[in-house]
Amino acid sequence: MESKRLAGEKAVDFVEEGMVLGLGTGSTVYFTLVRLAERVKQGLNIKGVPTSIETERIARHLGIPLVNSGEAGKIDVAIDGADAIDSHFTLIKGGGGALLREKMIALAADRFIVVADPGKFVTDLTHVNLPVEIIPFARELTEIHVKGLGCTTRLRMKDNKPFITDNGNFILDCSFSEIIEPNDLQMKLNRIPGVVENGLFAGLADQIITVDHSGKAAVLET
Ligand SMILES: O=C[C@H](O)[C@H](O)[C@H](O)COP(=O)(O)O
Repeated sequence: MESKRLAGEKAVDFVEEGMVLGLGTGSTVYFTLVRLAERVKQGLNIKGVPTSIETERIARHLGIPLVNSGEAGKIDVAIDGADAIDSHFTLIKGGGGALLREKMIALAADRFIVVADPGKFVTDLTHVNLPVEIIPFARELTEIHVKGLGCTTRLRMKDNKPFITDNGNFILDCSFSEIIEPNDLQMKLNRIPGVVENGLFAGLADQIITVDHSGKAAVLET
């Protein structure tokens, strides 16, 4: 938890007066939101675009001014967490189910900063399941096509019912035995009718903020 706090808080050093920020989702970004709210109380003028209903709720509670993407016009910096990061700084996201809005905001932002504790760094992306958001209609058909790309799939459940995303969709957690070309895999996944988006974020991260061996926040430029 201490690593998440250090990484999450450090991201706020890169926030400047007047910026529009993409506000990611999860337990690491939570610390970004808390620090950001302190700076807002001290007079910093920023606006946030939340990537999930949960982040919207927390940000409102903390008093961070929010806008939607239309009102924002542009997003200067998006700050978000990750479930896995490989040596090419390709990410897997969506452990909390927020991958679709997160990817839209990361792509729209001029700069994408990832905050992650050291446990998120993996030698191989297959160590983590890849979340894929699919529409509920005929989900068995979608699942057959997704499996055809070389994975096993599990429909994400919550309280004995399918987990429903903020967009009213399901999540398939996919276990691949190899992910050699993430960009190729994302394209193939997103071409399947019924797939809305996948949790692979390749070539998107500009900076990764983590914690080094001495326990201090470290900023990696990608
Ligand atoms: O859907 C959730 C997001 O992709 C999160 O950013 C990701 O799961 C990392 O979350 P945490 O910071 O809680 O490990």
